[in-house]
Amino acid sequence: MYKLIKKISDMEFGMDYYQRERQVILQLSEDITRIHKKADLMALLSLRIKSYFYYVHAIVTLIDETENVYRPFILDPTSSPLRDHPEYPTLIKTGFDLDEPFIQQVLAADGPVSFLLEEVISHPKSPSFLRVNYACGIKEILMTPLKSNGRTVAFLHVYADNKDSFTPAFRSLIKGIAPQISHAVSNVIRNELIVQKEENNKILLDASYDLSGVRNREDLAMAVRQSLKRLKALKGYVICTINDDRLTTSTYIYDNITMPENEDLSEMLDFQYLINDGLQDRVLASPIPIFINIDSEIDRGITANYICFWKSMGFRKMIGVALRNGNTDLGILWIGIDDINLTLLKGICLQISIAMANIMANDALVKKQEQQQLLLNFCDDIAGVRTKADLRVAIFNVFDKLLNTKLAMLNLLEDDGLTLRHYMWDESLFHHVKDSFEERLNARLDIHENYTVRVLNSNDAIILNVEEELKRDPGNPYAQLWKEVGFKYTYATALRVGNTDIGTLWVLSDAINREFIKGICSQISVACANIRANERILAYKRILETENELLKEQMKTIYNFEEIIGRGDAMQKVYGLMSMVAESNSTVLLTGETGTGKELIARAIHNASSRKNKVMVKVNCAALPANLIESELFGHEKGAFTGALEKRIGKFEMANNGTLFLDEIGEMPLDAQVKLLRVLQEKELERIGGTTTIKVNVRIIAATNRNLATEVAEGRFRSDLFYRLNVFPIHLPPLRDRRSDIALLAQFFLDRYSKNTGKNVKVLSARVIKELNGYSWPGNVRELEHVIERSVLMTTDSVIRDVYLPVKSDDAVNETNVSNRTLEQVERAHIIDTLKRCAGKLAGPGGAAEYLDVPSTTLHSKLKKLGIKKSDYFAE
Ligand SMILES: Nc1ncnc2c1ncn2[C@@H]1O[C@H](COP(=O)(O)OP(=O)(O)OP(=O)(O)O)[C@@H](O)[C@H]1O
Repeated sequence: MYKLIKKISDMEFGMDYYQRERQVILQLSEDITRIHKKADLMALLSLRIKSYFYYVHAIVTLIDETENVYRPFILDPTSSPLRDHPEYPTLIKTGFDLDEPFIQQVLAADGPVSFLLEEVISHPKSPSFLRVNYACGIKEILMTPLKSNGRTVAFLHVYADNKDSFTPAFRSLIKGIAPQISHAVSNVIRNELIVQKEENNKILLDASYDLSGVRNREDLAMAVRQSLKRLKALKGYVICTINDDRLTTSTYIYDNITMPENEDLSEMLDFQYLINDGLQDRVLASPIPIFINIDSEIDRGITANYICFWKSMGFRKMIGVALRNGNTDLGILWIGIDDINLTLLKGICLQISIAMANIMANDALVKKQEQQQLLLNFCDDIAGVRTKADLRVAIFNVFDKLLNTKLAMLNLLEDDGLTLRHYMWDESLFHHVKDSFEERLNARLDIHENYTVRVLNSNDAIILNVEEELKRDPGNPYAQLWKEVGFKYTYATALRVGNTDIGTLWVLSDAINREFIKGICSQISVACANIRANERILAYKRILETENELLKEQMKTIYNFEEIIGRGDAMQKVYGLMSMVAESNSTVLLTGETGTGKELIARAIHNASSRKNKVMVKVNCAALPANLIESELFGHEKGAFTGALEKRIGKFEMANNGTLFLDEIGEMPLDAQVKLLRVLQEKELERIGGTTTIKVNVRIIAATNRNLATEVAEGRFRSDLFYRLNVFPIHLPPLRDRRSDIALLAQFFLDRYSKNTGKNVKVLSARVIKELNGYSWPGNVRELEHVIERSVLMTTDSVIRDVYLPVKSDDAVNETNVSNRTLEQVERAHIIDTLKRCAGKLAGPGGAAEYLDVPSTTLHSKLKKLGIKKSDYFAE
């Protein structure tokens, strides 16, 4: 073909001319049919045909029937005089109207048709490229319709810079090769489509490869970014997911490479957006991606902060695509991008949806497993629950592990079946709304309260949307409180064991997991029922104990009166004082060494008083731990302190209208002394944890073996209390100061114990009486009583001939011997001696430990260490 360099226009007409023309057309046609690429077609127009005829440039435009326009398809930028024209970039992208007269003339022509530009550019509807060509020096245009199957599909434009450039020979050539050019255009288009398809397939394949391997959100974020980048320069993307409430969305992943961490972004990540915001709902409802102009949306009134965030990121246009897995909406992909291949985007979104659904399913599975484990642990915890405190620990433990879910209230149905008591709650929820919460706490809660009715009437739990509840009933104090606390939902359920309602449970949450909480609630129900049963048993036990104590007190009162032995002056003096004070209500202070009969005298005074038909209640102030003394004296309300499971009546109340015997008053801790003094002064008390004052009419008899005046002087006893107790002091003489009573008392105890043991022991020998009189009796009457008791037990005769007295005081360790003994021997002898003097009493008041000034446990271990046996101190 290149052999035919000679221009056809130069050829002469004649047989030879037509033959040559046919040859040229045939050759060109043959070559054109092999064209598949744009570049080859371009070369044909800009080089090949030009080698036969002169023209400036030639292009092909393609008809787009859907838009009824034709657009540039093959250009000739090397020879085009338009390439530097400012309108050139726009022209090559423009679609020119097919309905205007210029192109209509072309369409109507059967072959090439030429126009002088100066004649057509003036027409207002003429396409703009004519005017621009003219401006660039083009004078004439030859337009040839390119047809396929009888329909014009494209146009060949040939431009010349002289009038009458298009000779009949050129026109004839163009007309001859027009079908082949048309064919080549089709081939190019088909080829381009194939190439494009291959590229698209590669993009989809790559995306599929990237996305199919992801196992978690982080990987998904990277893979999505990678896949979207293959489509076009990507500015950023966000995928939001639809929350369990199906009403809101939250950010799931985002392009953390192009979108920098800042406050706006953090806010967007934390926020939950209503789906029905006029934008998200539009995207989710659309089967195809939706293009969004951010400014227009803002003008339209879409104010969600995510759109403002994108704007701040510099995005002007966005594309929103619904991500779906089957029929389930998963979320929305937002891409900051101007233009995109929608088919490809849809393909990639499909892959993203599958990957996202897999990750979400996996996350849900892991979460479910975690929750099952949590539930199992909770079951274990609950199984060990015995008290309210245990239950509280178990419940708080499990709620701590549930994000955004808190125990608002656990109410238990009272025995009346009509009211509920607030049993347990999470105080931390109500710190900032203390007043409203306390108001609710103090309000009587009965089963007819609106929400309680709903809960108790429902077989299943109910979930309340706090906002909606407030809208429905703005004045409802519970809805107001929930709102103030700041959670979105309230989950409420009845606690039941079998078919019996035992209470209600209220949980506040932002994301309720119904199944999980249901599991927890059934466990709580059983635990509450067990604890209540336990508490009831404890309460009954307590009542029985109290009744038992009262009965014991009464028994003591009945059996002990008038059993006082003693005829000597010292005791006569005591009797005189007793008869003076007995009938009054005056406080009596009994002093005297241990075992001198203080309690005996106290009972005698009580029995001789007008209160004798009421009880005398005894409190041993030395035997009570300091922290319990108050509750023992004044009682407590239920729940006043840890362990106060039930209300308890104090000894003061118990002794109302009777007598309270405060034994060992000298041992009372100072802070309890203050409280005792207040009650003595005001004659009224408050139970611990109580709010009401209780009037009491109690006569006080106090006793001590200490010298209270010295105790006051040394700061161990309050002087004001001392003066209040020391109204009528009676001092009981030690036995060594009333030796005349020893024989009497000994006989009295002999009679008592021989009767008790069923022995017929009647008399004490003269030697025994002498021995008893000669002993110093550091343990006083109690010591004498024990000596006789022991002697009765050990005697086989009717006469007691031997008494087992401790070593006499004047038998003290021989000084000369001491110096010859080891330290251990001295210690052993001293302990034995002391034990003898205390009649073998080890611990407690008057016991050897007290005299030796060591704790009784220490004394025990010393006995063991030194090998001291009972026979060592009882034998002599
Ligand atoms: N005068 C008495 N007549 C008969 N029994 C007496 C007499 N004095 C004391 N007792 C008896 O001695 C024992 C000790 O008496 P009581 O408990 O009253 O003494 P106390 O001074 O209260 O002792 P403590 O200071 O150790 O509490 C009791 O069994 C009591 O019955």
